[in-house]
Amino acid sequence: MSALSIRNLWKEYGDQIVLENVSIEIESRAFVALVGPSGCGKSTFLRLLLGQEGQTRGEILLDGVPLPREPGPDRGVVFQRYSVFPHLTVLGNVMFGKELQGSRRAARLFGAARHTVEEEARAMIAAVGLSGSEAKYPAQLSGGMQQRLALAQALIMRPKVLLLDEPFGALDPGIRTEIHVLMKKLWHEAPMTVVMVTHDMREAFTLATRVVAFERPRDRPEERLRYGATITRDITIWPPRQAGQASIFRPDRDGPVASQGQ
Ligand SMILES: Nc1ncnc2c1ncn2[C@@H]1O[C@H](COP(=O)(O)OP(=O)(O)OP(=O)(O)O)[C@@H](O)[C@H]1O
Repeated sequence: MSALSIRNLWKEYGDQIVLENVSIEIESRAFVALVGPSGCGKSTFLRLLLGQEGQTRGEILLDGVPLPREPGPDRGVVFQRYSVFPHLTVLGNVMFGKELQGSRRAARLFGAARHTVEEEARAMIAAVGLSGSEAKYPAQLSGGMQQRLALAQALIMRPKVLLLDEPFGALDPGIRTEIHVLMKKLWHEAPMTVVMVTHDMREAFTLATRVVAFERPRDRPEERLRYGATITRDITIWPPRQAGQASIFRPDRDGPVASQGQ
């Protein structure tokens, strides 16, 4: 399970109210796209889900349990840039989280444990289409490949929730389309809930099961500090998309791989 309950969430920075009374129930395995004007608090909301920052008021529950106010392996994250470690190879990047988990002090594994993690990492690298690049460093990869690597690095930890902050925003349109197909395949296959911030409505409607809009209902300059953004639209995609299931309405080109006969 990986259901999120966000109840009466507020976030303030000093005198500035950024998020105001946000409540939303996100069902397990949903893919939620967050859209809204620049500066309305979408990334702040994601940081609260990640546990990187604490809310001022309200609660966030994952499967009914309050989220710890620190990042943990149950939440993965991919940013637009700089999600991967530049000084580690592709293989090193994908193994790192597991190494840290297995050996907190040295961040290195040995013997059979290392072998198992390496096998798992190689499979994950293949799953995101990066086979053959295991020994390369991020600077030797294209932007699209770096984002594939960032996805592999997050997914090897088997997060219940994957948080994406404009992960494909810097990619060229052709590469973006390719990575959308990959993203949807990964979402179909991994038992996770996805929350993605995007500025691209087309991307939102291509990938998501729900498109949620954040907005400041009152946005006159003198009101900006005193009132925050909240959810103003919540659109369920039709025909419905369900993780792990092909669309019953029409062939979905981005549906589960098995349904495409591949
Ligand atoms: N650490 C911080 N300290 C003070 N104010 C902050 C902090 N982080 C964000 N803010 C403010 O919170 C507001 C929301 O910022 P946020 O980055 O969450 O918006 P956003 O919707 O993600 O914007 P964009 O779409 O441009 O990325 C902004 O006014 C920003 O200046």
